[in-house]
Parts: sequence; C-alpha cells; structure tokens
Amino acid sequence: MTISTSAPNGWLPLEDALHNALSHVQPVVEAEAVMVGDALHRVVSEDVVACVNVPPADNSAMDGFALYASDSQSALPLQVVDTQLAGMPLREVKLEKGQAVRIMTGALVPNGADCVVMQENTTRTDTDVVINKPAMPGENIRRAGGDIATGATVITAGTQLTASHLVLLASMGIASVQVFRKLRVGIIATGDELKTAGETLASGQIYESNRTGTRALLAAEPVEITDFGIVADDKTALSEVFTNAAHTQDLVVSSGGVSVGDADFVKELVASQGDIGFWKIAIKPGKPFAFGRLGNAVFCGVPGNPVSAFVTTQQLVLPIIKRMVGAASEQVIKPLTIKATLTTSLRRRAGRKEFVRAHMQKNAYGDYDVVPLAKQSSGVMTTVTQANCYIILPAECSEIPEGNSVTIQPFSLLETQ
Ligand SMILES: Nc1nc2c(c(=O)[nH]1)N[C@H]1C(S)=C(S)[C@@H](COP(=O)(O)OP(=O)(O)OC[C@H]3O[C@@H](n4cnc5c(N)ncnc54)[C@H](O)[C@@H]3O)O[C@H]1N2
Ligand code: MOO
Repeated sequence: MTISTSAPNGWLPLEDALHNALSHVQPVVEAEAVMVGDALHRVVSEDVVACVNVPPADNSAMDGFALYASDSQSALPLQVVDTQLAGMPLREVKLEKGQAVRIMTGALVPNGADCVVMQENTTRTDTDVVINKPAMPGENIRRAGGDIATGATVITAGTQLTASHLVLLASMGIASVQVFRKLRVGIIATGDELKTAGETLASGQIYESNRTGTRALLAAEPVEITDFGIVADDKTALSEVFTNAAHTQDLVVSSGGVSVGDADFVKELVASQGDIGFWKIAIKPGKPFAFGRLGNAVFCGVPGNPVSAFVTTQQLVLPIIKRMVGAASEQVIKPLTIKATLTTSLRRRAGRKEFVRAHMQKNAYGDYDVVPLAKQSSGVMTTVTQANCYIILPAECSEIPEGNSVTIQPFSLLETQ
C-alpha cells in the first residue's frame, strides 16, 4: 500500500495523506440493536423510517379555546360547552357554530373546531367566552404528522446519532435502533522513559500522557478501547504487543517511536507484520505520523511528542475512525474553519502546513481577531490548553503581516466532530 509523494523531501501533504488513508480503510459492517437511550454517538446502519405520525393527531399548541375561526370575527359571546385536557380521548360530538371548547396545550382538537385562540386573547364569563382577536383557520393547531409523517425517512444510514436524534426516535415510540458495532481500538504508548501516574520517576523518566489524550479525544466516538499499556523500546516486547493488538483490534493507535532515532522501532515492526503506507506528513506538529496495516488491523502511529500526538489524533486519527465506524462521507472530514484577523505578525519556516495554537476573540465588528500563543514547541501542552483555536498556515507561507486574514479552526467546532 505504499503511498508516495512527488515532494522532494518525501513529506505527504496532509490532504493527500488523509485522502489516501481514508481510501485504504473499510467501515465495519456488522450491526446490532441498541436501546435508544444507549445509542448516543452510535452510527445507524440502516435508514430509520417513521412508523407513526408525530404528533399522532391534531392537537392544540396553546391553552385557550377551540372554535370555528369564522366565529372569532365578531365579539359575540361563544358558549363554552366542554373542556379538553391533554391525554383525554376525543369526544364523538361535533362542535357547533357559536360554541367553543376550553382546551389545553397538547389536548386533541374537538371535531369541527378549526382554530385555537390563546386565552390571553379572550374574556371569560361563567358560561361564555368572548374572542378579542380574530383568528385564522388552523391557528394554534399542530397537525397530525406535522413533525414526522408516517413513511418518511427521518434518519439516514451513516448518521452518527446526537441528542436530538435520540429525542426524535423516542418521539416515535422507537425503543431500539440498528447501529454498526463499536470499533475495537487498541492504544499503546511506546518508550523506555515512560511511567504511569503514581509511580516515582527516576532520572530520565517522564509521565506518560498520550494514552490519556487519545482516550479523551475518542470519547464521543463509538469505540471500544483496549489499553495495551506502556511498552518499552524493545523489539521483542513491541512485536509481541503488536501481534496481540493486530489479532484483536480493528485499529491500533500507538504513540512514539516513529521518528529516526536508534530506539524508534515502530515503523520497522509494523512493516514486518503488515505494511507502512506513509510515515512523513508535511504538517507541524506531527510530521512523523505513520499509517499502514498491522496484520488485518489498520495502524496509526502518532508521534511521541504530546502536542504532535494530540494534533495528529484530531486531524488524522479521528477522520479515519469516522470512516471506520460507518459515518457518512460528509461527516468524516468537516471543513470546520472560519476566517479571522491576525493581530500580530507571524514569521516561521515554510515547508509544513502548521497548526498554530492561538487565541481568538470577537472584535467590535462582530468578527474574530486571533493572536498566536508564544510557545509552539511540540512538547508544550500548556499552550494547547490556553488556546481556543488553531491558526492553519499553508505549507508555503513563511510570513504573515499583522491585519491579514487567516484561516482558523476553533476548538469548539473540533469537539463536535
Ligand atoms: N533527527 C530527527 N529527529 C527527530 C525528527 C526528525 O525528523 N529527525 N522528528 C522530530 C519530530 S517532528 C517529532 S514529533 C519527534 C517524534 O518522535 P517519535 O515519534 O519517535 O517519538 P519519541 O522519540 O518516542 O518521543 C518524542 C518525545 O515525546 C515524548 N513521549 C513519547 N511518548 C510519550 C507519551 N506517551 N507521553 C508523554 N510523552 C511522550 C518522549 O519522551 C520524547 O520527548 O521526533 C523528533 N525527532
Ligand atoms: O512534528 Mo514534530 O511533531 O514537529 O514535533
């Protein structure tokens, strides 16, 4: 599956890397029924067709009086003949001209009535009601099937369910929904220097943090994560864990060991157990990102530097996961960018598309201003937490004067991916 580029440095543009990776992964096909209450973030495997009308019958949108709209044109009192509460069945009798029925929001509209006048526009006596504001036929009546009509396709296959979809399903009385099975994702951290929280650090050691980031970034995806822990930079140990992961997972995400150091064995081992499609991308941070196959599993090797791991998980691993969980194409890569004005000039070395940690805020005109944060090293996580967006700089760009318009990716939009 070698995916090459004509770029002299061998770095694949991000768009090409993503396009190629997505064309080499297959969505899961197995589906299962899950209770609607448990289906948040799952991807529906078949169209959901309405089996009922919502609402099931004409009902009132207001507390007030049901009547003939033609009777509302004069200020003559109408005789109040009945009360209709939500939940009451409809009476057989038909409303006559000159009559009205006291009605509550959600109650069925009596036979004959063609409008509901809200009570604020009426004057009530013991037996009668006077309509103070003429009404149009149909006013304040919610028609049967007005929201959902029987037979309509309300959710299409490939939709990743949000809270509003669950409400819609529940409103049709649907208890369970067919969704693709969860994707099995194995996560691995590689590195002799890595320790887990709670352990004491010896000289040269650091706390491992990338698996925490991966888990959190994948929290809103239909994945079942298996944590293979921290594996030392040891070919035998790594090979054993990779073999195990390859046999049990759909996707393996490992961090670290993908660069050119003496202990960077990941690419070599993946190549021996599968295939490396590409491993150098023209983005900053995140250049040494490896994509390929590990046995039958898809493999993503994110760089060890925490910010590089974070950014490549957002920009590459998440779209790959979206494709693998069966999400429809338009949900896989969203163009979640807007324009903002750079409030300070920016200089850098051209060559890689860069995701610059930055802070955006609304200006007096209602547009956005954006300022890059000072520390952009791949090891500095604090500026990811201080930032609320990335400025996305094209690979060829080296200097941007203050006041120029730049493309930004707000974190709030990324979170809904
Ligand atoms: N000669 C070159 N050296 C490097 C290059 C290069 O092109 N030529 N690329 C640099 C870039 S860019 C990156 S990014 C890193 C990526 O290297 P690796 O993926 O091999 O990662 P490691 O060397 O294993 O670790 C890098 C860095 O991150 C720390 N780390 C690793 N894993 C974790 C973890 N799970 N939690 C927290 N921190 C982690 C590790 O201790 C290192 O400090 O390579 C550059 N070098
Ligand atoms: O790409 Mo590395 O991720 O620049 O630090």
